[in-house]
Amino acid sequence: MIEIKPITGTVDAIVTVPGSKSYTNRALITAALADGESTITNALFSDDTKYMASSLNVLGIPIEEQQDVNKFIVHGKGGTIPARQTNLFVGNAGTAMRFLTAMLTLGNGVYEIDGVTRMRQRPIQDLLDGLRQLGADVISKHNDGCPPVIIRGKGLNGGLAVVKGDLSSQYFSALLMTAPCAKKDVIIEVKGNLVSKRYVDMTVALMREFGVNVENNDYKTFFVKSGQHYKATHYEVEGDASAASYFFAAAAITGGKVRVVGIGSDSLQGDIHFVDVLKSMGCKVVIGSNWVEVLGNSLHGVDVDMGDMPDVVQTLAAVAVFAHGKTRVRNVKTMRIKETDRIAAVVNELRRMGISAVEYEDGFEIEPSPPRPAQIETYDDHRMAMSFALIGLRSTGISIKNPECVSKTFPDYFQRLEALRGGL
Ligand SMILES: O=C(O)C1=C[C@@H](OP(=O)(O)O)[C@@H](O)[C@H](O)C1
Ligand SMILES: C=C(OP(=O)(O)O)C(=O)O
Repeated sequence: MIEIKPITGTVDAIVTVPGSKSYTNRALITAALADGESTITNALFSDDTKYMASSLNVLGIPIEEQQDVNKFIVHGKGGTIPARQTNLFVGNAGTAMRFLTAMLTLGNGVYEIDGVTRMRQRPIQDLLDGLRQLGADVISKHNDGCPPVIIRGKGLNGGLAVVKGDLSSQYFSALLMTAPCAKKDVIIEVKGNLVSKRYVDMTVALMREFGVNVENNDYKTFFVKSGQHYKATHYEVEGDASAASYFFAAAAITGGKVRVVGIGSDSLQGDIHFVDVLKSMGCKVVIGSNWVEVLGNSLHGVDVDMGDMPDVVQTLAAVAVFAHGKTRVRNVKTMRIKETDRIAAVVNELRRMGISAVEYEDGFEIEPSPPRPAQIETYDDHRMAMSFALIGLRSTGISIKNPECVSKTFPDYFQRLEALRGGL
């Protein structure tokens, strides 16, 4: 357990954050499918990316890890997968589970992918159904629509897959990244509305960097022409916008100033728009080509649709505690199938601090009041730990249980949060 000591005064800091988890794990996949050596710099080294890199290694695609300089060197195998029979374990890394499931349909062997208990509760059936429509042999081992999954690789035919868009964009990113290696063209049709769209934009952009084109028809259909090949390349990962949100929030909560360097105006990461939410609450925001700055101010509550940035909703919950008036978050029911049921977790932990919160199917409403001392449960969810620690910057007696869970995406989070006290 870690107790967060309140900051006296305001924060005034320039910070860097680790590389984006989403881009790092995408780049590892596309580099693995390219032919030859790719380098990925400013990569994130955390549980989620280590599970991805070590899985690829076990599959016979060598990855050198130079953690001291945040660099992966990937020896891609041009769309082939050397291993014939492998059991992989990916912890609770949703991206690793979904992206590897699709990629392994290209192999020629039997592969099983499993994860922690929570991963076994996170749905994957819609992705499996999509892959089957493209000719793959993939099943949920216990027939419950969740991992472990078994993939009997035999190459992917291609064709049309109609896939439900309401649970996770990761299914679409997984299908898209694998699609160029199919025998025929691939058309993916989205059934219903697609959630978390910005992550699919990131996938399409990343694939472009590795030499492959995707046609996006207004998020209704995606078309990937066969015969395209990923080219080995050098890819520099931009800073992680979800990780940056905690430092923007620290500026908002303390009425201070934080500039995050390494992410800027042309970022496609949806979570960078967290600063727009802070702006609508009263903060001042300035954006440069390679940095984003937030200046805190008197805050008021908001009513906001966070469907395009579900990973920063918990950060907003922490900020909302210090605003005047209620905050209502909408359209984030996918939060219920992430590391934990995040809607229930946020509401529980706010109530533990004596703050009134109402739970809705698709979000929550917070009526702020001064938090009372509490030991915060984190439910093994890195974002519960990182967000609720922010409340401790302005209230006494806030402790975070199992703070080690931040290793999923941000291993040295608490050191960097601590560094805010003296500026950086
Ligand atoms: O594609 C990605 O990198 C991600 C997509 C999002 O998941 P959903 O698409 O399941 O909402 C997000 O929550 C996750 O942290 C990373
Ligand atoms: C939801 C998350 O992760 P994933 O789905 O990739 O496990 C997250 O990092 O907040």
